[in-house]
Amino acid sequence: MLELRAVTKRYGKDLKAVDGVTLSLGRGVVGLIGHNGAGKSTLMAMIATLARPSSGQILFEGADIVRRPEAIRGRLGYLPQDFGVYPNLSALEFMQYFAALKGVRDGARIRRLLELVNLHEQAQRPAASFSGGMRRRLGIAQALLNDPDILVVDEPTAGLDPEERLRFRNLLGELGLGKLVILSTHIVSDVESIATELAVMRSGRLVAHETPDAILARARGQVWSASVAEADYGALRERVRVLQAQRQDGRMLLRIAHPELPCLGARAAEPSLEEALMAQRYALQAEAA
Ligand SMILES: Nc1ncnc2c1ncn2[C@@H]1O[C@H](COP(=O)(O)OP(=O)(O)OP(=O)(O)O)[C@@H](O)[C@H]1O
Repeated sequence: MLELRAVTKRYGKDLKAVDGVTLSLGRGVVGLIGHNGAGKSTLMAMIATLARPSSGQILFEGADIVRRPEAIRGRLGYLPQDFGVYPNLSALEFMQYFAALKGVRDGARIRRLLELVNLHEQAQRPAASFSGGMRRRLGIAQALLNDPDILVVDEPTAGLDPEERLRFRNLLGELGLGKLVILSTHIVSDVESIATELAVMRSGRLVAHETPDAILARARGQVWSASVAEADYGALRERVRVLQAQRQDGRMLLRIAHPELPCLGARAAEPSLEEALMAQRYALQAEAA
């Protein structure tokens, strides 16, 4: 459905915000993962035709959207990171405004979307009085007005409380059925349960594109749990990568990434996706060193 070929975006002479990304995506929820500054927003803005690649091609169902942005615009829903609401409009008026801009005349669709994001009971309230999570949900409803085939959502869970986060995650998981949803985050657990694929970016480059299961499978046997005496912890930390450390009753409870048994008494542990990604990164670093 969407194909990126060697897509690069330069800012100035020295910075490649996105560096030669080649990626082919079908339907499902793609978690675009990377630290702040990895290039996620820039990549998404190019897919949404709001930034032009410096080089490379982006094809949507075979059409070159850099040359012909209209080939994707009508089929796209986009929720940018800095999505804002208009202070004087209620949620309903906000939706009506965007529906008019997008040429959507179906009033019942607005009601259905407000129900989908669970804002129908607050439809008359000024959107400016909404919590962060409610605003994001309104943002999703707005992005869905044209029934898009591809939905691009930039850091949707930033600043949300745990309950809002969960609700938002479930909503995006449901939307992923039948569409391509690209969802960026630096919090792996936000996409762990809903992503059908993960695309991992680092310093503008795509460093992995795999299913969560494949990443987890590779990390098995590389992640360990261990309980060590506090006095031994310092020396161990010099030798192995500690993913997590917790002090308990004079001992240290550890999660460790290491290619082999890291210390006596350590036990192979079932990695979380975040641990698996960290283990993968350390293994790549060790290979490169
Ligand atoms: N308009 C711009 N002009 C110059 N540099 C930019 C511009 N937009 C982004 N950058 C730089 O490009 C790099 C990638 O930024 P980008 O926002 O795409 O990363 P990100 O992974 O989305 O990070 P975040 O999660 O913080 O948004 C960063 O070094 C950023 O400072």
